[in-house]
Amino acid sequence: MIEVSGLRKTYGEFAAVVDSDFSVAEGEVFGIVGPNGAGKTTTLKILAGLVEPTAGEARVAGYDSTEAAMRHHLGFLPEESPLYEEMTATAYLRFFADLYGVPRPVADERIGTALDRLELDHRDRRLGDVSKGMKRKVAIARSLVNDPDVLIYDEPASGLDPVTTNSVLAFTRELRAAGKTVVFSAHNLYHVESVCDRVIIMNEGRIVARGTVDEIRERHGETTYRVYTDVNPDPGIDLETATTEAVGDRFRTTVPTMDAVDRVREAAAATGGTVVDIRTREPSLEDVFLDLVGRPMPGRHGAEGAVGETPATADDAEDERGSAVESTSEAEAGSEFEHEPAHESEAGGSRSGASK
Ligand SMILES: Nc1ncnc2c1ncn2[C@@H]1O[C@H](COP(=O)(O)OP(=O)(O)OP(=O)(O)O)[C@@H](O)[C@H]1O
Repeated sequence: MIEVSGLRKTYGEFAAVVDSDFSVAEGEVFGIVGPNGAGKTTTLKILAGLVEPTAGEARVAGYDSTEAAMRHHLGFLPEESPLYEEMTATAYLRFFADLYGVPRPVADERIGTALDRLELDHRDRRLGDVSKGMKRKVAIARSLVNDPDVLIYDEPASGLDPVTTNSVLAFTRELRAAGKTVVFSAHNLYHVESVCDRVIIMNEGRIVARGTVDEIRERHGETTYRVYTDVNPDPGIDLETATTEAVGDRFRTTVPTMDAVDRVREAAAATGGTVVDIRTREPSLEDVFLDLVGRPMPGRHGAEGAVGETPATADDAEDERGSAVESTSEAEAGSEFEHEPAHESEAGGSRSGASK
């Protein structure tokens, strides 16, 4: 449904998008993530026919993105979407449906369906008086009045409260179920992980990783090992890039290799202690992002992070992801420590007094 090849956009000497290639299949939800200035919006605007590429091409629904006819197949949600404040949601959406020449009865049905699915109340209130979340929902409904095949959404859930964010993400899944092709950009990795079939990570105009979230994690991330000891391992022994934290009455040292696990064992022994548990931890998309981009996802501690079951902080996320994986690998590690099985609650316990 979307084919992008050799895409480049420069502003003077500055390259906002460099040699971008990707394709999006019909009915797929495709995510573009990256830090500020990565080139996400520029890419989306090229797809939407609002910015002309300097080189390369983007084909959308069989058209070159610069062809006017392409827009009949496209719904675009810009990052900022000012609405006509004096209009009600219904009047506003009818107005756009009229612009597309959609017959009124068809438009009303489409608008009603979209607003029902988006759970939008106060449809007859002036848009200037409704909440930010409701405005965003109206803007999303606007992208659907022409019943497009392809939806291009720039940060659809950015800055929304958790309930509204969940509603927007659930709606995106419904669009996929209805056979729509959706490309959206996000700062928040949870949005991407929970909805997207495939993802690209952009940095400084270039695609630095691509694939499903699992593929990206496998290709670019590294498994780490968490070694629990009953003493703080002797810092005199080389533990590579290990970090040690106090967890309840134990110490958890995170290391990158099995060799390093052995050194933690030696380090614990040198301090008169022993290893009581070892668990593996798969990398999160957040870890991969940090490695590839060199900085954490912006706003990861913000309100967006507290969506639904999403952990409130990155550290909580780490523990939750870690424990999910850890529990599967426990049996493996447990054979060595059968006499002292790990308890999730102990391992995931209080961080008070944590030291590095
Ligand atoms: N019209 C323009 N003229 C000059 N530079 C531009 C223009 N539009 C975008 N840029 C630059 O191109 C780079 C990519 O911008 P873009 O908006 O695509 O990034 P982004 O990944 O969407 O960032 P954000 O997450 O902050 O929205 C930025 O450095 C931006 O300043």
